[in-house]
Amino acid sequence: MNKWIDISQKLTNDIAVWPGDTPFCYKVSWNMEESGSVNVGEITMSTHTGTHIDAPYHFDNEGKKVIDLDIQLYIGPARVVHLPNVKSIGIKELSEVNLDGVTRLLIRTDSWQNRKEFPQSIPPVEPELAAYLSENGVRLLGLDLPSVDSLDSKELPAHHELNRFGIHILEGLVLDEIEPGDYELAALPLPLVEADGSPVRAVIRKLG
Ligand SMILES: N[C@@H](CC(=O)c1ccccc1NC=O)C(=O)O
Ligand SMILES: [Zn+2]
Ligand SMILES: [Zn+2]
Repeated sequence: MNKWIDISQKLTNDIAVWPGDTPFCYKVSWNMEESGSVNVGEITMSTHTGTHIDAPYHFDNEGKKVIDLDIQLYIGPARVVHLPNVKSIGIKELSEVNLDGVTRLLIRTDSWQNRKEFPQSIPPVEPELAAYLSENGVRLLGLDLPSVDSLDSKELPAHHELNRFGIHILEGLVLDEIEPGDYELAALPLPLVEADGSPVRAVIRKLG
């Protein structure tokens, strides 16, 4: 059996976050000496830090929240494709990629090089890709980028179009070492009832 590979960003107190967003902080809020028996930690973070999923409520007040998302989509077969040096991620960029039977598509762009800092710009997903992916049966799109839209976008066209076609969004993956091919994915969100997004521990293992 192939081993599970972690494709998540490590959650350290200096992890790069969206400019202006809540910094990540883990601390022991009640230590051994104070409690007499245990260390008890506390986490402060944005729901869009590190490797995470978006719920439609992130960009639509009427949209589904994390608890409403279908957990089936976050576990199961996934295809990893490599699109290095792309300016954007559209139908053209995926034209050579075989999507037959692909429900979960993970795209490695390698364009977020310095993980210590939040990127200045990223290749955005073109909104037209949503319909194309949907026609091919894709229900989850994961990327090694902090967003599917340009970082300065306020309209978030890719987020909205992916949602319109029922495609779930997984962001901030670490795919640097991952060869293209077929894998099994597990990247479950937390059961956050009110939330617009959730951190995930994303792991894959090679199929076959
Ligand atoms: N759309 C991005 C997050 C995002 O837009 C954002 C995250 C935290 C603080 C501000 C953000 N966007 C707009 O100012 C994402 O899905 O992770
Ligand atoms: Zn997000
Ligand atoms: Zn997003």
